[in-house]
Order: sequence, then structure tokens, then C-alpha cells
Amino acid sequence: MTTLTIRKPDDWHVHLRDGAMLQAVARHTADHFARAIIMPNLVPPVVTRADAAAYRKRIMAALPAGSDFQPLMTLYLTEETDAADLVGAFEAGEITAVKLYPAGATTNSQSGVRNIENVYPVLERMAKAGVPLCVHGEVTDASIDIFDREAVFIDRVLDPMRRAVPGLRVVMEHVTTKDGVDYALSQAENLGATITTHHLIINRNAILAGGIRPHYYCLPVAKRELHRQALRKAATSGDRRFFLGTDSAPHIDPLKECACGCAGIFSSINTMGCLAHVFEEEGALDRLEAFVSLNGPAFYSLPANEVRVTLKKHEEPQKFPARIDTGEGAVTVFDPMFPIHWNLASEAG
Ligand SMILES: NC(=O)N[C@@H](CC(=O)O)C(=O)O
Ligand SMILES: [Zn+2]
Ligand SMILES: [Zn+2]
Repeated sequence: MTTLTIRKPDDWHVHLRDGAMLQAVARHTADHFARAIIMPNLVPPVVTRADAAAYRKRIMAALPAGSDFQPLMTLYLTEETDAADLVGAFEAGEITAVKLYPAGATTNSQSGVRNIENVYPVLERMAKAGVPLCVHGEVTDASIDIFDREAVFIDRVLDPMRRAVPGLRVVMEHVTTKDGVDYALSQAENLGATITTHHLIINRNAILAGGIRPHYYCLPVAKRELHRQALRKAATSGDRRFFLGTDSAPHIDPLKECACGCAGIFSSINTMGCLAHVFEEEGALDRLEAFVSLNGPAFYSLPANEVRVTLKKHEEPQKFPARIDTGEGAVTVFDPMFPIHWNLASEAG
């Protein structure tokens, strides 16, 4: 049996939701990760310091007894955001970052930013205080092809914003293109990028070839194979600018399997097994720790976790549920379309 011992991973982008869904999914993230950046796109969104404190309490209450999982809270940036409230929350350690959703770009982004220049004053305050900005990087212009929205965002919004607010620390969330990878690599400072598990595994064929498969639909949508290859190269390179953000984003099956299905892939249960498979395939198991446990904390100026975990490769494929039950309905688990032989040693199997 092959084993790999690494520092405990963190997830730098996850959706834990609220209510019954939070109760069902929180423990899966807490099982595998020491910390996670908690996305604020609830309805209504987590906008103020008080909202974040209240949401954090609900998350803590949803964790299994004795869990030492640490949620790292974020605020949802709006054109009305109060900079003093935001900086106060950051300086008190109550939030770790702020999230920019272009209005209309993705799930629950209606309250997001319509004109980026309207938030430059808040971004300047964030740059001064050292508050990182996590960015969903897609334009919403209906005339731009959905497969091009990330690349166009870099030119039209991200790069001008970073020039206008020098010193702002930015994370390109869930990069899905070679363009995203190349932009991150071209910048020496103040820029990181998260990569999801599923974008290392699927290209757009998974959604569209041989029938429409809504459980592979997420935003940004998976792109063509050359982009998946660029993401694999970046993630397995060890380069400090790239780190794991699973973007595990549960929606109940009836909301995925319908005429206008929601975007989001739920992967928190089998993410680590999938990643070990991908890194092994790329001959890069020795760089998995950088991607899941070292580069993220370094970007966020946090210590890496001291606790170690062991991943094991088993002869037999490991069993993961095809779906989980939640108080709201079933949620389908990401199926990587290959048998997963790896799991965390503490897991069953
Ligand atoms: N990634 C997704 O497809 N969906 C996310 C939103 C997001 O991260 O863009 C969600 O909240 O469902
Ligand atoms: Zn997003
Ligand atoms: Zn997300």
C-alpha cells in the first residue's frame, strides 16, 4: 500500500450554505480540512461584520462535537459596503477576506457589484489594511460567450482594478483557463489563484457529450481540454501562487436536474481522494502538500497546520456515496468517472 503523510489540508473556497444544508455538509468539510474560507453567498448575503459573526456561530453549531475545524469568514462586497465595518471585522480577526461577485455572474450574485469603479474606495481601504479580495472572475456581458467570460474579465476588470488599487491582495477564485493561469504566473506579487478539484478532472465534454449532465455544471463552466491541462500543470507545479479551493457547492438534485439547473458541484466528501489520484497521475505526489496545505496559508499569512494526515492508496477502489441526504433533499456527490483508490487514513474503508 502506498501512503503519503502531509500537513492537514485547508480548503480556500467552500460553500457551506445555511439551515438544513449546512447541518448536512459542514462535517464533510470538517472531516478533511483544518480550515476553510467560507463563501458568503447566502440569501440574503453575509454583508456586515454582524452577519459574519452570526453565520460563524451557526457553522460552529453545525460541526460534530469536538471538531477543531476553523471557519474563516468572508464578507460579500456590495456597492453599499461600509469600509469601516469591514476593516473593523478584519482587524478583530472576525473575517479573513472579502468576496467580489460581479452582479449576475453566478449563484446568488444578484447583490454583487455592477460597476467595479464604484467599489474602488473600499478596495483602497482594504489594500491599506491588508484585507485580501477573493474574486469570482467572469464578466456578465450577454454578448460575451460563456466560455470566454473569464479571459475577458482579466482584461476588462481584474487587471485595471489591480492597477487602480496597487497593493491590494487578490485571489482569482476557481481559475478555469490557461488565460487565468498565465495571468497569475505573470504577476510577481499580491496575486494568488485557487483551483478546484473538478476543474482538474473534467473538461466541457463531461457536461455536454453523449447527453446533458447537470451534475457537472458549475461556474465558471468547465472549458476545453487545453485549459484543463494548463490547470493540472499549475496545480501540480508547486508554484506558491496556486492553492486548493474546492468550490464544493451543494444544490439539491431537483434544483440541478431541471430545465434551468443551478450551477455548483458538491465534492467535499471525495476531494482528497480525487486530488491524490490526479497528482499521482501527473507524477507529482510530492507536490500535493504544497497545493493543499502550504501555498494557501502562505498567501493568507497564516501558519501551515501542524497536524499531519495520511493518505493511503488501497488495492480496491474506495466507496463514496453517490449522493447524501440533507433535510432539504438529496445532493449528488461529484463523480470523477474513475475509481478512487486513495482516501484519508482516518476514513472508513
Ligand atoms: N461554483 C458554482 O457553480 N456555484 C457556486 C457559486 C460560485 O462559486 O460561483 C454556488 O454558490 O453554488
Ligand atoms: Zn464563483
Ligand atoms: Zn464558489
